[in-house]
Amino acid sequence: MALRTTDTLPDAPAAAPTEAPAPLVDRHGRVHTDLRISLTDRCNLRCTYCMPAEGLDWLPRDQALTDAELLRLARIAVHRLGIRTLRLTGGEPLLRRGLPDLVARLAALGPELSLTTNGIGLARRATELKQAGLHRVNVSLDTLRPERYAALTRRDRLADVLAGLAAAKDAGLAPVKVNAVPVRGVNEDELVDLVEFAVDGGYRMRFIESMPLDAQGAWDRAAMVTADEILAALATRWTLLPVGRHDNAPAEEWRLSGTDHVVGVIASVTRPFCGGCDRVRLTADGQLRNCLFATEESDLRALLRTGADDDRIERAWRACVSRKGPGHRIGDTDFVRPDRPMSAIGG
Ligand SMILES: Nc1nc2c(ncn2[C@@H]2O[C@H](COP(=O)(O)OP(=O)(O)OP(=O)(O)O)[C@@H](O)[C@H]2O)c(=O)[nH]1
Ligand SMILES: C[S@@+](CC[C@H](N)C(=O)[O-])C[C@H]1O[C@@H](n2cnc3c(N)ncnc32)[C@H](O)[C@@H]1O
Ligand code: SF4
Ligand code: SF4
Repeated sequence: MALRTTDTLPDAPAAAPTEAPAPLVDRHGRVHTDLRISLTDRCNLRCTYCMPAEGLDWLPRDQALTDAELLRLARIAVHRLGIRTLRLTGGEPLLRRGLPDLVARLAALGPELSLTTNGIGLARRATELKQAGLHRVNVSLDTLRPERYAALTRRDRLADVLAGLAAAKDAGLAPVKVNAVPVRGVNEDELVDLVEFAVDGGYRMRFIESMPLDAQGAWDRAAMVTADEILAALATRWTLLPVGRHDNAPAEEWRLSGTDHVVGVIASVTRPFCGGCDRVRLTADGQLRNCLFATEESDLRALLRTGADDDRIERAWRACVSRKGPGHRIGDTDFVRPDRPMSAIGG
């Protein structure tokens, strides 16, 4: 497989260790097995609950991790820290140049590998990504109405997303999940329609409570549609049978009675799931974050670029996770928003 010219570091020379790594554990006893990697902070949409119309000051290219740097950190995570699942996100991860090569080399490390995307451009890349070793995708889609989609994302691209979803399913990237953030007065009247769309298309629908992580700082709790409201809306059409939560996943699931279809709700605000958190995050510029809402980061890029060996990076990683707090404090009087918005953290 052709490598990018920037890939000068040996990225995966070490064989997988024969002994299981020591768990990546925090001071609350939570073991971390899931790494979310932001591939870029850039995006080709401008979702109103995420960023302003004019976009953001994107990271200069030289500050982003190269593929080789990213692969080295992923190898340390999988071989030395017990990470078992990798999720590629952003910004919009499909904008990362050379993505299929990167996916192939991450997949070769052996974790479950998934991608969260807005779906633009997925139609022409789904098969290639599947062949490279990607296991599954989650696609964001907040509305099925073209005009509403154009207003909400500030881009007229609904048809591309629908084509991307279909292509992902055809490519065997299973299960294909659909993520929607309901916002009061914007798309909250479409919850049943979205589930019906997912049932018809063979996708798995999930609804997400909006979080105070938009770049504009305009999040308004009153505009957030709560899990209770989401479930009440769906209950007008289906009987919902509780399934629970898989492992430590953010989504709590319900089965639609009389069907095999499952709907998920990610209720970060009204039903926080921090007690079982198994996640750690790497930003596109190589900062390790022990929480979505962390207010401090560990600079792994600096270690990479000053010649640190794997032992040193492993120690920094473990120290960062060990300092993790019990959970977010949304709603508390002392809640502090992180400096980075969701799109620059890797949602
Ligand atoms: N509060 C909180 N929200 C999260 C966390 N991880 C993901 N989310 C939110 O959940 C939503 C969906 O995330 P996805 O990228 O689809 O990932 P996921 O739900 O973990 O994916 P699956 O592995 O398919 O269950 C996004 O809005 C995320 O920001 C987390 O650790 N904490
Ligand atoms: C930040 S995006 C990055 C990946 C890709 N651009 C996408 O939209 O799927 C990841 C997820 O975060 C969600 N998201 C963005 N801003 C959010 C917010 N303020 N609150 C809750 N979820 C948010 C999006 O809907 C999406 O499902
Ligand atoms: S939610 Fe995803 S697609 Fe929408 S602006 Fe944010 S990063 Fe882009
Ligand atoms: S808010 Fe932080 S502690 Fe809570 S689930 Fe998300 S990443 Fe984990």
